[in-house]
Amino acid sequence: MTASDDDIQPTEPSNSTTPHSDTRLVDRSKLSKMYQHYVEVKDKYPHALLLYRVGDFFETFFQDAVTVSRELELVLTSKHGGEVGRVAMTGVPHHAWERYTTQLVEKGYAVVICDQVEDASEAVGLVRREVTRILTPGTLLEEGMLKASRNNYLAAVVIAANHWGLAYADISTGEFLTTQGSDLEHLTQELMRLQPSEVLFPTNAPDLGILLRPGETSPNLPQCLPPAFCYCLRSQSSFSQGEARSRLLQKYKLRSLEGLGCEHLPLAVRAAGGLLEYLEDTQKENQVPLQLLRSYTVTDYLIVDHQTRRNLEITQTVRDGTFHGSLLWALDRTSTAMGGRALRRWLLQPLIDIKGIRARQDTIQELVENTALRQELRQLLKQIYDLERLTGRAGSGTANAKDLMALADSLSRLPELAELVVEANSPFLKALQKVQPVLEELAAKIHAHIVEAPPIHIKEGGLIRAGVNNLLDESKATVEADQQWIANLEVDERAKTGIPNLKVGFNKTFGYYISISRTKADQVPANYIRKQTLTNEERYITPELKEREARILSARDDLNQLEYEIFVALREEVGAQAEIIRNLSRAVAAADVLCGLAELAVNQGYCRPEIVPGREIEIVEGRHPVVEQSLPAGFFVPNSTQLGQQSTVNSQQSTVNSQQSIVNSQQSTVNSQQSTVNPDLIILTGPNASGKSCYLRQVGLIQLMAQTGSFVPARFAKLGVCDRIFTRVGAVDDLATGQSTFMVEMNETANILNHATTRSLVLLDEIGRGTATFDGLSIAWAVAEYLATDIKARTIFATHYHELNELAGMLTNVANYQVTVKELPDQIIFLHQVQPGGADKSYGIEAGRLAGLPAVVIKRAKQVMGQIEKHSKIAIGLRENL
Ligand SMILES: Nc1ncnc2c1ncn2[C@@H]1O[C@H](COP(=O)(O)OP(=O)(O)OP(=O)(O)O)[C@@H](O)[C@H]1O
Repeated sequence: MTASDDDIQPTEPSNSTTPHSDTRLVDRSKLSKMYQHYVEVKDKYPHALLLYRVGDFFETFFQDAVTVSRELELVLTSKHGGEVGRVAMTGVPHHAWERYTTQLVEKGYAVVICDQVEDASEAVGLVRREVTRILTPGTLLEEGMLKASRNNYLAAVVIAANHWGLAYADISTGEFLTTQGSDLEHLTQELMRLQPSEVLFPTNAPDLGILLRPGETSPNLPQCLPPAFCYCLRSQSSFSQGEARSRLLQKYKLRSLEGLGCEHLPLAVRAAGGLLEYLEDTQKENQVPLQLLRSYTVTDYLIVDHQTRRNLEITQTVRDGTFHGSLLWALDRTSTAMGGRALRRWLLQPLIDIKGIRARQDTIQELVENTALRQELRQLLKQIYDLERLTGRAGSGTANAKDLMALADSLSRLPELAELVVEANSPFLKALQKVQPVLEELAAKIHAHIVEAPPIHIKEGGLIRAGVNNLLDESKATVEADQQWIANLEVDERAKTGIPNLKVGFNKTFGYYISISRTKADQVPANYIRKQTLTNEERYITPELKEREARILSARDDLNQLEYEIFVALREEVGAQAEIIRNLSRAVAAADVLCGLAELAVNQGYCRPEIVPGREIEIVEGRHPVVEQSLPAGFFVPNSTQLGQQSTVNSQQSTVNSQQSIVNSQQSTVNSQQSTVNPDLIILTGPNASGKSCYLRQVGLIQLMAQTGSFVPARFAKLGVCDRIFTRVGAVDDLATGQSTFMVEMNETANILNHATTRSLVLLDEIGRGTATFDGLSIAWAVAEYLATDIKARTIFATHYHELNELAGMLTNVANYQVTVKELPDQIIFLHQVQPGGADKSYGIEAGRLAGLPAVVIKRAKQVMGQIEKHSKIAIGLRENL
């Protein structure tokens, strides 16, 4: 909805000088004709801002004027609206409507464009105006309004008790998917992954059509829908099973939804049908070409919850939310916008299907090994524009001639691409080997029809080449002849009249005229008709000149119309091939991603990880992909990781073992070093800033990259496929929900313990720090123990609680590792090396001393520490109680 409806209290103007600012309260019979029409249109779109074309401006009136002026910081003024008096008004120049509309849509408003659809000069009475475009955050097509590097998703959600359906589409690229599930937490996570610009939600609330802007709440929205998005409340009928199903069948001309994989997914069907209905409702003019609907299952992919995505800094950094410093930043070597978007999608939705992962790896490997192919491919890809979106604009009738030329240029590169990969063996390159002849023909046709550098406007002529249409050529020849006659007129008339400075000119008001300086006015021939007198010149017309002019102007209008029709027909031909073009675009995007990853692998020295069905995580000399790129070459210290027992040790055995095992932490360290099986849980200790967090994230990122199909920053890696990656990193107050640091930490930990499985990777950084030391330590201990024995998830647990090192003495699948430092008399050197064993010192007191805490405080702290250590043999105590 527009805030306009809610924010502005409906009050009649207190006196005649206060402009009217509410269409609901104004006496419509006293409005002048144009305003009456405005109000009629506004009634149809009460929840959108209406931009109404008046001459060279798009104007908004009444409540919309107030909202637009506030949101865009434009002057709120008023206009005479008829007998009612003045009406609130704000306007923007018509040529800048996209810029202003973008800002409004970004702020979560829907905008309706009501344009003039006839030439004002030809209009009899009121100029005819029609709604030509409805823009909502999730239905943008305009190039300037979209970010090239990311998809713009419109989502639709259906919830039935604990079950849900979710459909989403990017109408600019045609992608259209649907799914359903039975855990509402998965729905929240899917929405967080997609970051949709707009979410449709069916309700029987009275204010249907309302668009809730990010952060606006409504009792009609269930808790599982994150408040960060725009929600559009829709009627339930279009989301009903019957209506949704028949809409889908009709759209795809099918008899059953079996082929789309959703015949037996009623909630997925309802969501997809509701989404389609919304598009039909809002995109009347522009028939959006959507690809075939695809069904998927959330659990078919590696589940990375929002928290983990944030902590691992996949698309933006935690600290300042920037792209620079994120994983995507470090990995993106794509050459096309389509490839950039695909890489983002892949990183946000890694695979669990080993075959799928290996297919991507095979392609990267081929490109790593074949340098010439890789380089040439990258060069060629750089010449391919955003085919997905260009096709979308062609199909929806919003493309201009430049768009079609860009599309044709790109399509004509495809045969070269096919030629280049003709001998390739890997699946993603083979997909480029065949270009359907229809695409080559289409490119050739566009090139043959449209001039080399066409103008942006498509209704003002100058688009179509000679030789395309006989009528066009003939009319052009006539116009040119007439123009030539006018061009010659100056020379001829000068000769005839003997007036050397006689000129032929043109202006919008009078058309063509003959200009003569006033001093020569007495030499003007009798057939000249005086039209205008200026300070120094007189302007004349002649009947012949006016006749030619009329011919030129009317022929030019016809010509422009004919050119426009030829262009539109051509655009429709492109739209008709949308599906073929987009299928190939998807293949180009995938090849681009893999080519970029191959380039990265070569430049950064990545290895191909061996992906196995087991649980092992074996990384030799792994590096953090982002930190490594931020440091000078050779500065990053690689570290290895071994996790995930391969032996058949079951929990009973491990408990028995733990009872027999040696108790103190030093001995247990020795124990874990001698062990041949990999631990499930690593307790990682080390001083502040030694590199614990970095190591933790490094393992998570390597696993995630591997399941994306990428090579990884390591000398060697053998990785079992994970079902989920969990992280609990840092401690930040969640001010937005009013939760304390500790509660946030506990919520996240609870989520992990409730959802992790033996195939999950759990990365915990500091648990229990937000409360009293002993409470914190006790919780940390119990959590670690539970993960190691009950869940047996592969876990790295970074902590400053050295007491946790004792766990390794109790449980055989726990090992201690530490990040080492070198202690010099008055400084600590960070070696950043992860080695077996538990750190027995935090250097916290050391750090305090270096920071200048008074000597007595340091001394006393050491005494306290000594006392605490005496009482910290937790393992002994626990065992005695058993
Ligand atoms: N393996 C490494 N090689 C080189 N530099 C590293 C390495 N690991 C970490 N660093 C550097 O050390 C800094 C501190 O690392 P990190 O934040 O991981 O420490 P920490 O042990 O988690 O600290 P704290 O306990 O205070 O959270 C990083 O910003 C990074 O620049």
